[in-house]
Amino acid sequence: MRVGIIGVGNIGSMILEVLNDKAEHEFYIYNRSIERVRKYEVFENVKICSNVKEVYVQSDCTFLCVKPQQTKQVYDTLFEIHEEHGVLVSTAAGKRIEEISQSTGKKNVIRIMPTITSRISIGITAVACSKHVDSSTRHEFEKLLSPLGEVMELEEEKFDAFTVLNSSGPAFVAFILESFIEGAINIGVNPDYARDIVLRTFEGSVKLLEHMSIEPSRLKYLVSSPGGVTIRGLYELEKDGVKGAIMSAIYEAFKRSQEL
Ligand SMILES: NC(=O)C1=CN([C@@H]2O[C@H](COP(=O)(O)OP(=O)(O)OC[C@H]3O[C@@H](n4cnc5c(N)ncnc54)[C@H](OP(=O)(O)O)[C@@H]3O)[C@@H](O)[C@H]2O)C=CC1
Ligand SMILES: O=C(O)[C@@H]1CCC=N1
Repeated sequence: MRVGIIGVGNIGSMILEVLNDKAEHEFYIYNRSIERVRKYEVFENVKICSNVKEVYVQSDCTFLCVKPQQTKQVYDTLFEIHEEHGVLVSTAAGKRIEEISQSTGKKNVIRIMPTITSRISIGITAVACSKHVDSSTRHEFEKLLSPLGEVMELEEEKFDAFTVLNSSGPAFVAFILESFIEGAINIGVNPDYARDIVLRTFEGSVKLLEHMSIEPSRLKYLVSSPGGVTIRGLYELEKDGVKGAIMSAIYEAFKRSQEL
């Protein structure tokens, strides 16, 4: 397939590198600053384009991977191209299919919500298609995305909540991991050792929850001895409102996605 990418930052480069794993596609890419794409000059199947139009007219499927606040300029350029070429795929948080379609003048629009963890092919990508995208195009597109991990069709109304959990989620997890590591350093543990133990503890906890098919609250009680070490730590977390803070973070991020 001829795959276009406009905006080759965190998500654009991830899509390019993961879909290019078997070098079975041709890529047409454009980024505002050339520095970000220079490293792809050596790839025979990657053509570095000099504007948005060059990407769009040559691609069967064009991924739009700029920040939501940067979309207007790209939409305006796409609007000036009167012929429709393949499908336009938006990765932007908060941007709805109807708005993308009206602003670009294109009917074949697909909205996806990716996650950075798809870099290692572990992650879910949500997909919503405009009613103009036929089922064989939809099927081909989902096949194209399969190297990213799981591909899931999702109603557009559910995208904001999904964005927070699936796509912002890795940042929230990183924040919690960082807090564990800094807590460990504070009690005298070497930072590298702390990182290893903390990552292993999170990995083991997730795998155990899955293996035993139990809720997180059950795992809490499996570990907490009455009057022991763990419950003292959990008491501090409850007293300091950590659960409420995390719930607020998720709520505020959800509202921000609705605002964009
Ligand atoms: N990061 C993530 O984990 C996730 C991001 N998303 C969505 O993906 C999209 C991209 O995010 P992310 O990759 O993090 O952002 P980045 O800032 O890393 O990448 C955006 C890229 O777009 C380029 N760019 C900006 N304007 C233009 C333009 N007019 N023409 C061509 N290129 C342009 C920028 O170039 P320059 O180098 O000049 O700045 C930059 O390289 C966003 O809409 C975001 O909502 C969705 C899910 C997860
Ligand atoms: O922070 C953001 O707005 C984007 C959407 C989800 C992850 N990154």
